[in-house]
Amino acid sequence: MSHQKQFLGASKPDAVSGEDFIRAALTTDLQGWALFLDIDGTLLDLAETPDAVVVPPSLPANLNALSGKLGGALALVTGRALDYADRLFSPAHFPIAGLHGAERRDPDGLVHKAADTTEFERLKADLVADTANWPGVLIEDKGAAVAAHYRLAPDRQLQLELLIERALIRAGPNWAIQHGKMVIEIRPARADKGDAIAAFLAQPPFAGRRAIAIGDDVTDEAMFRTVNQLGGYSIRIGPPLPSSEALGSVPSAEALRGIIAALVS
Ligand SMILES: O=P(O)(O)OC[C@H]1O[C@H](O[C@H]2O[C@H](CO)[C@@H](O)[C@H](O)[C@H]2O)[C@H](O)[C@@H](O)[C@@H]1O
Ligand SMILES: [Mg+2]
Repeated sequence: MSHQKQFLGASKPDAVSGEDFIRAALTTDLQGWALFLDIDGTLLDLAETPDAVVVPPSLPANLNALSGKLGGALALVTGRALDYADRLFSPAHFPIAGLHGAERRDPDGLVHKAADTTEFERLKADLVADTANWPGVLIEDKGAAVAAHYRLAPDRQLQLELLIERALIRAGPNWAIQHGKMVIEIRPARADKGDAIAAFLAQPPFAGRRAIAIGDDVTDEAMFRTVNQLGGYSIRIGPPLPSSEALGSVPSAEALRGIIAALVS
């Protein structure tokens, strides 16, 4: 039975299957697969603050080379603001979805942005003011989304969650709460990462391919579900997690970067 058949629709394979699957799929059937990659915790190691992330010098070129091998069917799918994420990998630029899928740049360059509002701008300013005397708490302005980070102030988690839940009521039904690693966010409710992948798969060069989605966090479960339902394969970075929809796992972002480097060397 081929690697793909062995895993597709199978119950959860063992911990190393993510690594084996990627190597099998992306060396034997490069034109049959599309690759969707989360950024923080998946391509990049987590850092103390959003701006402290380090992009290994060889990673943009390796991603670009892998995209070339895939006929361009490689996209980034991140909770970060699209423009910020795009700059991280410059001069390489990829089809990309930001704000957890709510904004997207298609392969043809068309950008779909989520609407920001004056009231949402006021809400973000109030969050900054309300947390100004909370050392370690960081409010990340992402345009039509906002993230409240407590990695440096874990004791503030509950207070931040209450503050964000109140802010969501003020923002209204077009926004939703998104939990993540040491962060709670308000993001546009219009789309999640699964919706973004479905949109990419309706367009060349992604159309007609099966999807591999790789992520590390709660937000990525939406894309794991979507690719599993479409007969693709989902991989979680970290130890196998029974509660995750991911079919396989790769132990770390560093391990994934090594797999990508080996595929293009
Ligand atoms: O969907 P992703 O690409 O994984 O983005 C998820 C969030 O990543 C960033 O926050 C996380 O990474 C930071 C840097 O390592 C870390 O300091 C923070 O604790 C993590 O939550 C980013 O700041 C968020 O906007 C993204 O939604
Ligand atoms: Mg992530």
